Amino acid sequence: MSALLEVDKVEAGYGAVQVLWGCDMVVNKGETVLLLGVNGAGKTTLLRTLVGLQPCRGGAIRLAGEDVTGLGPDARIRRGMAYMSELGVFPTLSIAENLRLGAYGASNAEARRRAEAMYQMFPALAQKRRSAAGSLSGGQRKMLGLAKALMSGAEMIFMDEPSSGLAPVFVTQVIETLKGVIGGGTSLLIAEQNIAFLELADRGYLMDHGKMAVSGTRAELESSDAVRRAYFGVGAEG
Ligand SMILES: Nc1ncnc2c1ncn2[C@@H]1O[C@H](COP(=O)(O)OP(=O)(O)OP(=O)(O)O)[C@@H](O)[C@H]1O
Repeated sequence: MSALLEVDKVEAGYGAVQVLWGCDMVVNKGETVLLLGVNGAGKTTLLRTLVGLQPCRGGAIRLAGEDVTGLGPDARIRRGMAYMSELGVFPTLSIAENLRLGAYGASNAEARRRAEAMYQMFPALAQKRRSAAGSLSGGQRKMLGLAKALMSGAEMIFMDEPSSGLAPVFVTQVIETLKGVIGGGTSLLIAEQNIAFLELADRGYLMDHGKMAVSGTRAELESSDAVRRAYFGVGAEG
């Protein structure tokens, strides 16, 4: 497998406060990687640093072998990164309009082709394509955010807490939707507090106080004492 994203000893913070302490990470082409960590571990800060929304104070970030550490978010997006945050959907615009905005840079014909592919993948959005995004349920709104990120044709998609604010039934819906995206060639880095997302991942990292505490395959994370302690309050003895 070849590396698409390489994160090498990345440091970042806010003012005098350092949040990331030498984070290393790799996402291979077509791989789904889960970034686990409790509230405040530094997941959002890492994702924002990777897409260029937060300055990188040390270390390096490479995309497909190219050093992008000094590039702004616009240049990183042009090189194939997309960031799905909670605020990525415009509630007053229709679903079709939101999708069109996701395909910036593409011709109208190409954007229509991609939108049709999205409606096939997300039938719930197809039924409501003319409705305002604000009329969607929480789970459907996350699907629209994901579809919008996929509309960009990005190779590397960063998702910040797709489960946040959702009732458990919608979390299940988002996980099922993501299963339909995985395997299509896109690389996904999903930052989550919810360990249920581990079932989607090829590999994962556990972040703790701005450092990578554990990294490994899904099976290795599932049997990791550090993950059990962070998530279930038990160690090997528990
Ligand atoms: N704008 C900011 N200014 C100062 N400190 C911040 C800022 N944003 C985040 N932090 C601090 O950085 C640390 C990491 O926060 P971050 O949001 O990256 O963690 P997280 O793992 O994504 O948590 P959450 O799940 O709550 O989003 C926390 O201690 C937080 O208080």
